[in-house]
Amino acid sequence: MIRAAVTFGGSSWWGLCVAPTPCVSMPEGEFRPVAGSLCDLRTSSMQAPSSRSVHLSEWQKNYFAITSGICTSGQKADAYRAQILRIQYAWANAEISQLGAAVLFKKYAEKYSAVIDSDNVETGLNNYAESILTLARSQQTDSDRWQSGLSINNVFKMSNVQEMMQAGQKARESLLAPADASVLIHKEAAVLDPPKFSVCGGSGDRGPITDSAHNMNGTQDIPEGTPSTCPLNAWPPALTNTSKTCPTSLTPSGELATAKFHATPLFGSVKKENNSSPTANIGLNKSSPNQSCLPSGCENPWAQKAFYGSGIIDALSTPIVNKAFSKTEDNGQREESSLPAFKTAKEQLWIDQQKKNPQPQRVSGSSYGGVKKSLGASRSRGIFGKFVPPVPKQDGGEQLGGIQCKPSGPGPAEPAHIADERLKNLEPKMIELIMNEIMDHGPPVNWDDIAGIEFAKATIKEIVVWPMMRPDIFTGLRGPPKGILLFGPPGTGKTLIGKCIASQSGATFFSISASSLTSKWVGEGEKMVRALFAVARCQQPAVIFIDEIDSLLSQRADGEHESSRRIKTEFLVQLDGAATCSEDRILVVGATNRPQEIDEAARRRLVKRLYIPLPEASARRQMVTKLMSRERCCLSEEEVTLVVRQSDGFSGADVTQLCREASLGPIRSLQAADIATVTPDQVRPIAYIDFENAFRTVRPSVSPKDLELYENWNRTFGCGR
Ligand SMILES: Nc1ncnc2c1ncn2[C@@H]1O[C@H](COP(=O)(O)OP(=O)(O)OP(=O)(O)O)[C@@H](O)[C@H]1O
Ligand SMILES: [Mg+2]
Repeated sequence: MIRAAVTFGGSSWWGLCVAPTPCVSMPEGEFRPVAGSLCDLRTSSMQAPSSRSVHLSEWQKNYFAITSGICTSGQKADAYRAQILRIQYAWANAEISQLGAAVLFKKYAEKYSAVIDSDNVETGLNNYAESILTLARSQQTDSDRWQSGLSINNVFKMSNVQEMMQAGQKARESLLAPADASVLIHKEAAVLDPPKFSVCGGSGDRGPITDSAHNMNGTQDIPEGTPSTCPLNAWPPALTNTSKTCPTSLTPSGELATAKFHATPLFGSVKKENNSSPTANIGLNKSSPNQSCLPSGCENPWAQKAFYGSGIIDALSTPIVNKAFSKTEDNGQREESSLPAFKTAKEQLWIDQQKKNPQPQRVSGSSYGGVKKSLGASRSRGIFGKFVPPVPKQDGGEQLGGIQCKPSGPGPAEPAHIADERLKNLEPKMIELIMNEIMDHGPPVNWDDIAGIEFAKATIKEIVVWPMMRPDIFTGLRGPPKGILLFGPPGTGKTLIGKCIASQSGATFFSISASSLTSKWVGEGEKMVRALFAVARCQQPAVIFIDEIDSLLSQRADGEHESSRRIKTEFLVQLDGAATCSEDRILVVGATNRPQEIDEAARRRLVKRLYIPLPEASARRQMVTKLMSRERCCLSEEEVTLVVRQSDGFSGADVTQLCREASLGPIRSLQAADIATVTPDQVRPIAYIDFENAFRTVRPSVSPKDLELYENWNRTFGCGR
């Protein structure tokens, strides 16, 4: 155990002799050291003046601080460092011999480094990079010989450098020639990226360098004014030097390999090098080649502090770098292994973890080990998993739990929590159904795809599409109606118009069959209606298209089922809400071929009631021409006119069916045996005879009696002319 604290000259320093070094207790609080101890060195190398007393109390204090459990690693390191300084001081004042100083220095340097290099969380400091830096800064203030931790050794830890070193090594091995890795590096870099700056050296087995920027000594010339960075053993560099050659390592043959380091300062001016110079760009940041990987100001503690504080050190000292570096060391290819390999606590932790659980390396865009937070990107979409917006997302729309919430009204997007509020009382299952099944995902439909019905199309454009496009113009009395009813015979294009509204208005389109509301969700129909309108409010502008709306809004009767009545009531309530709230841009479009069955209350709310009649001759011609244009057809104009005339009373769906039937004529004229072998070119074109045959099987689906009914209802309730 140590037993001595000795005062040399005017200043006192204390020494710790660790067991088993014995010390002899002296009278009056003094300790007499015995051979092998600090005291022994003291007494053997120099005669301690009797006047110099041992300050027992100080020693006790320090000794207790170090040996007691309450002393932190940092305090221990401080104590050891103070000890080292005292040894230096004593030797400088010739109070102890050089030999004694060397022995003591070695002993306390080992203790000191044992503390700061230890990976043990409790006994070491290496887990606390910040503490190390603090110590390093303290050291700097105590000694001018303080050196930045960011030396050439660290430069070689950088991933870019390592990659290129390894590339050079591989190429060197494959060529079986003693090529210089740095030369290969230069070549690679010259191909990959226009070189701006160079950091080279450290190679102990340099081959001949023919580049003009390299001299015959294997060193790279550095433009004047370029600051240099040297390894520890070359410290202190002459800071005023414009070019410095720093010894880095010994070659296998024992020659001293030298390299000049050209580092552009991260802090301060950035010096550009002539691009013609064959130098390698192995800077820290490839995207910013004007910046070097080495801060030339690393000799400056403040710059170093800024450098470490900037987080760049994390990027520099990735575990991948260290791994590659140690591999190189293992191969004995690089002499840098003789230099102390600094590892940050993160690196050490990563290495330890890799040892325990080897995992494939993942290079993160930021510092390794950090968990990249994504705002719900990795989260399961849950009930909203299948949702795909049917219309292009509008600017300002917000994603809300899988529901795309559009801004309501011309103002900015509504906050997400408001939309949340709207949906919070709804059953997720219903929202999912609405998003997946009711929201229309069909192909877009143009106005030109709808033949005829010019008045209905013009009216719809006026009251639906334009107000959706320009809500700022269609305000007040010009405000669009909230409900439209398309009525007419079956197959006249009512659903087609609904799809066209969806495509052309840019609104979210919800298409639901009223019969499915009443039959599919028995007992839950009104909840479904509520959910439908709530989701639509989140998706404004929205069009709710309700086909067969008569089955939903049929007139109330005594024998009516309770659930049907509730659905109807809920729908009327929602429709009223949409109608009264001028901010909401929700349009309900109902379609029916039984308008007479619609409840009068609902009829009133569907203010614009448009008759979609059977197609006129011109519309039928348009349909036939368009459908036949996609097929091989040899119909003359006269024959088309005949077809149009014969198809009077046909609905649009009937005309389509007629054309389908006629198109099968050429196939039917083939022999059954030929079907398997005939090529498409050998099938004859569609002729008028095929239409004649088709007329025998395709009949109009709308009877004149039904037509009269529609005409009457249109005259009574319709909005057409
Ligand atoms: N005006 C039209 N222009 C072009 N094609 C039409 C037209 N009307 C009907 N069709 C054709 O008929 C098919 C059926 O039309 P749609 O479903 O729109 O009729 P509908 O009026 O909704 O019938 P229902 O009242 O029975 O629901 C369409 O897919 C289309 O091929
Ligand atoms: Mg329809």
